[in-house]
Amino acid sequence: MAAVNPDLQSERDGATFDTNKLTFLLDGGEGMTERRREVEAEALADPEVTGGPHYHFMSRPEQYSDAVRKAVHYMKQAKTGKFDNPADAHWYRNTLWPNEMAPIGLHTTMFLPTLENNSSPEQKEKWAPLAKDFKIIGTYSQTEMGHGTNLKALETTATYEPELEQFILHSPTLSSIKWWPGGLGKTSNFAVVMASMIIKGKNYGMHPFIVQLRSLEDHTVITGIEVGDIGPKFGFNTIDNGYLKFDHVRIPRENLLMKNAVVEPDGTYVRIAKNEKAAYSTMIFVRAMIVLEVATRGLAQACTIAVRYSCVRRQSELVPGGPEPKVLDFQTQQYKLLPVLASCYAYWFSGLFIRMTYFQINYEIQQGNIDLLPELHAVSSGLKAFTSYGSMAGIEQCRLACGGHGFSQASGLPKIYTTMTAGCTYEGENSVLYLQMARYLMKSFLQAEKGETTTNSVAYLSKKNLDKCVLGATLSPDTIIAAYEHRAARLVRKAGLRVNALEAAGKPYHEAWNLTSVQFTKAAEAHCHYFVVLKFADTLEEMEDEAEIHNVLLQLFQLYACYGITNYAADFTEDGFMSQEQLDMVRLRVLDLMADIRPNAVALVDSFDYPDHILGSVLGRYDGNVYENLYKWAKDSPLNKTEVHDSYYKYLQPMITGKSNL
Ligand SMILES: CCCCCCCCCCCCCCCCCCCCCC(=O)SCCNC(=O)CCNC(=O)[C@H](O)C(C)(C)COP(=O)(O)OP(=O)(O)OC[C@H]1O[C@@H](n2cnc3c(N)ncnc32)[C@H](O)[C@@H]1OP(=O)(O)O
Ligand SMILES: Cc1cc2nc3c(=O)[nH]c(=O)nc-3n(C[C@H](O)[C@H](O)[C@H](O)COP(=O)(O)OP(=O)(O)OC[C@H]3O[C@@H](n4cnc5c(N)ncnc54)[C@H](O)[C@@H]3O)c2cc1C
Repeated sequence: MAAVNPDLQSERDGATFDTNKLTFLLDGGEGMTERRREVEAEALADPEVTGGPHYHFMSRPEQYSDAVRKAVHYMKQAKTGKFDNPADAHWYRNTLWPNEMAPIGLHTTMFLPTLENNSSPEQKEKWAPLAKDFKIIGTYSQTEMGHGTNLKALETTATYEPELEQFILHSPTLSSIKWWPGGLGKTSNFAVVMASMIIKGKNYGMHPFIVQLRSLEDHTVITGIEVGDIGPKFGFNTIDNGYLKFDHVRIPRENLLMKNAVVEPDGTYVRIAKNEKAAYSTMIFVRAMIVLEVATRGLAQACTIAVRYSCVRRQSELVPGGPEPKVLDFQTQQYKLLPVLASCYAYWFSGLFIRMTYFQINYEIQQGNIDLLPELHAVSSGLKAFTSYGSMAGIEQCRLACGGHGFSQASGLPKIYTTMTAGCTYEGENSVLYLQMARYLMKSFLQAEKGETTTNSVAYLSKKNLDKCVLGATLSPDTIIAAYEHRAARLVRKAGLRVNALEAAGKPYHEAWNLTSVQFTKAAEAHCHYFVVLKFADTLEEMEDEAEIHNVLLQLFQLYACYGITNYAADFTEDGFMSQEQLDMVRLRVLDLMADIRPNAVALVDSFDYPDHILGSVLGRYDGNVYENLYKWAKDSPLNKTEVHDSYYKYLQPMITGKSNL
């Protein structure tokens, strides 16, 4: 291994805490870190994982094809039971497809979970083993060309025919063609298809059906089905997002996944689930996972790259006539990166929280207790929107902080960005999800107005909040939380009162709601912001015996919170809650905190513990040997394979010399 760049080594030598110990905290315990590292090390030693063609030097069809090669490698190993632990499978896949979507990604994250959570016991017994053993490969086919958000308006129909005990799947219009599902175009031979179920002329709304799309013998498409790839996208090159059109395709009655609703042979519809949104359950799962696994990890990787590079990159002068400093020593560079790094830690702890909460509440739901479903839906929707947007903006900030080299694919940042930013749209567009959370906030506000107690994430709405901010220079977590509570409660209340006032003035509720929806999305964002601050503070409180780590995390917590206050200053001050003096103090504390955190910046990103292969970045290499590897990268570029490029003979030569050697 090459020697570490001394500029990076000196950063590591100067850290005030043990990065390993912080990694344990982030992973959820030392045992988890050890296991993750074992899985990653095994994958990294495997030439099938690391030895393929260079991602950036392939065309898109080649990128897809190579991803399928890797998928087969993965599936062969998974069939041996090697990845029966979901965490192992997850770490392995992250190493195999770093910041890429696997062609079988939807199979593992949505198809299989839908089969497991939406099937009757008999159906589960039939389908889940086939899917787990990759005897069938499936996707989750819900969105249509005309509708992704409004699920009530899905046009694909599944019309029941009692005589033959069959459903007939049909795409009646152009806009009803399924559009976007990952792995649908070329990879999958099955799909869970979400279609509006019609029995004896009555529409029962969206239900899940398992449908075969392609032959298991030769992958040819089943009669009546048209399926294909939707073409190149902003990113997601390795996955075949697809389209799917049905022409009166018949499937047996038993292919309706019947955990939540049963259709009897004579066409009698029996709803079993207590909540009519039971068919939406897979979306809640994915939203809850996106927070840590997509949004936060993307941001953590971008921070790792930008912070390391900022300690290797030297430019300009700090002391007149002095040596060129590391660019991270400029205060403006710290201002670009350190608040983003602090957000990353904040999102991480919320991500751990929502992942755990999802599994806890889902367990209750499986036992028939759906009391906490609205809370889970609201919090997972809100956090998905809040963190994916924050990460998207943070990754772009990291790219800008890397100057010119940040624009090169060699930085790894464009790939991280394009993969992550899709998370603002898929699994529920962010504004739409904020408005779902807003419904919950509105209900909770009305409860609080009636003097009822609100609980869980909205408990603060029925509390008596302070009228005056008591935040002082020590920035104690309690006073910070109180400030964020006040802001969120005020914005929720303001929006709620406006809906009420508009209604009182004669507007119908839906109109009053739409006229207040900008305020409500801001209230939902403020609520999420508060929640993320709260979960960060909870983590600090629950930490044991690690004074050095506690110290640096407290600084990050304070930076995250103070930076948030300065960015949304009006929300905290306009009602006289926070004084101008307090705001000025907070602004200055941001600068002090950055100076405090600066010596630990590299250690804080090292703690994310990403192997170079996953980062995929010349700028963010662990050894910091950036320039020689940038040079090597350029030499490997396909355009440099010949001294004179073909285009010269085709176009330039005739123009310059009047003749052609072709
Ligand atoms: C240690 C390591 C361990 C690791 C282990 C684990 C490793 C695992 C690794 C995993 C790695 C992950 C990687 C991810 C990669 C992802 C790739 C994915 C690619 C993307 C896939 C997709 O992109 S796939 C399509 C998603 N497409 C949507 O996302 C549609 C949005 N659109 C809607 O979702 C609805 O359209 C919308 C708006 C709700 C309105 O629905 P609607 O009109 O029916 O309902 P209304 O608005 O009228 O609301 C009426 C009442 O229903 C309530 N409600 C609504 N939804 C509810 C719900 N879900 N649950 C409960 N209640 C709900 C609501 O709160 C109201 O309640 P109330 O009345 O009390 O207020
Ligand atoms: C990379 C990627 C992968 C995907 N993978 C899958 C998949 O595997 N399976 C699948 O089924 N789908 C998939 N999708 C589709 C995805 O789930 C939808 O695109 C997403 O839910 C958004 O819906 P839409 O496209 O209809 O957006 P639209 O709803 O058309 O959004 C357009 C604009 O309208 C606004 N808007 C819409 N409704 C409202 C409202 N009620 N109130 C306020 N504003 C509103 C939105 O905020 C947005 O600004 C994928 C999409 C992408 C980009």
